[in-house]
Amino acid sequence: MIATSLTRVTVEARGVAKVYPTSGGADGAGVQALRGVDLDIDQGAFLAVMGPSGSGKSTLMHCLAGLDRPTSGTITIEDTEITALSERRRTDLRRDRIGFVFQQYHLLSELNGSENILLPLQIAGRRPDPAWLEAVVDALRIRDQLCRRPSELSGGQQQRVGIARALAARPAVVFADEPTGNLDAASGRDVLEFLRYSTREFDQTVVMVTHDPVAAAYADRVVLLLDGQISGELRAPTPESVLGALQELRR
Ligand SMILES: Nc1ncnc2c1ncn2[C@@H]1O[C@H](COP(=O)(O)OP(=O)(O)OP(=O)(O)O)[C@@H](O)[C@H]1O
Repeated sequence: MIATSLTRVTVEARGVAKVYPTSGGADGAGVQALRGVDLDIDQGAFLAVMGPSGSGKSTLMHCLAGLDRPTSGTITIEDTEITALSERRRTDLRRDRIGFVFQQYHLLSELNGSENILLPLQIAGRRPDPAWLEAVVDALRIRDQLCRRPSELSGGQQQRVGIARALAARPAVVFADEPTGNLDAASGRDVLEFLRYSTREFDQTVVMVTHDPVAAAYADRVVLLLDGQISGELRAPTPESVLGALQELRR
């Protein structure tokens, strides 16, 4: 039998560059935050993006997620070239096909857990899939938190509600920006274990920006950015191999 690969690329970046205009802009140079990034992210992959401060991690994530537009290059999510979309269509695509997890959770304080989780679907005018939501709530162990407001939840519980919100619409990709940055080690481990579980069990694609080598080692693959370019990557990373690669970058 001929072996066939079933791997699908969910996110494809080609030659992505981003220049921020500098204030005054007299020299016309601007800040080159990204300089020709090529990246393929497979469906169901858990990818961590790392690099020194100012290397372009947030800029890359914002461009990949359609929050910002690169100065040149193309980005495709599933079958849609998002760099070719109008602002309005890009906003629709973000709402329908991208999930976000934030360091500060960004839950609405006047809504309970369940209302927070369902809000993006409501805004999009979409019906929730009850079986899917049950599976997510069970996997995240947040059933008892669904009726509580964020102020009644621990940081780890709030972040797990935030992750359920990100997954509720079964997005093509979840982008997580320092998802464990505000959590103690045990809650952080829970969150990372769930993100990894979601890639294995739900075939969810997850892209995480982090400064923490221990967090990055939960991913299948770590991409290292330096001065707006991909300068290396690790497969099957460990905290030690990530730390070593980061130290190598700083030489
Ligand atoms: N809105 C902006 N206007 C001008 N320059 C910017 C803007 N946002 C980022 N930059 C610059 O682009 C470069 C990349 O910034 P970016 O925030 O993507 O890096 P980062 O790797 O996420 O950094 P950190 O780890 O500190 O969050 C930096 O030189 C930064 O100063």
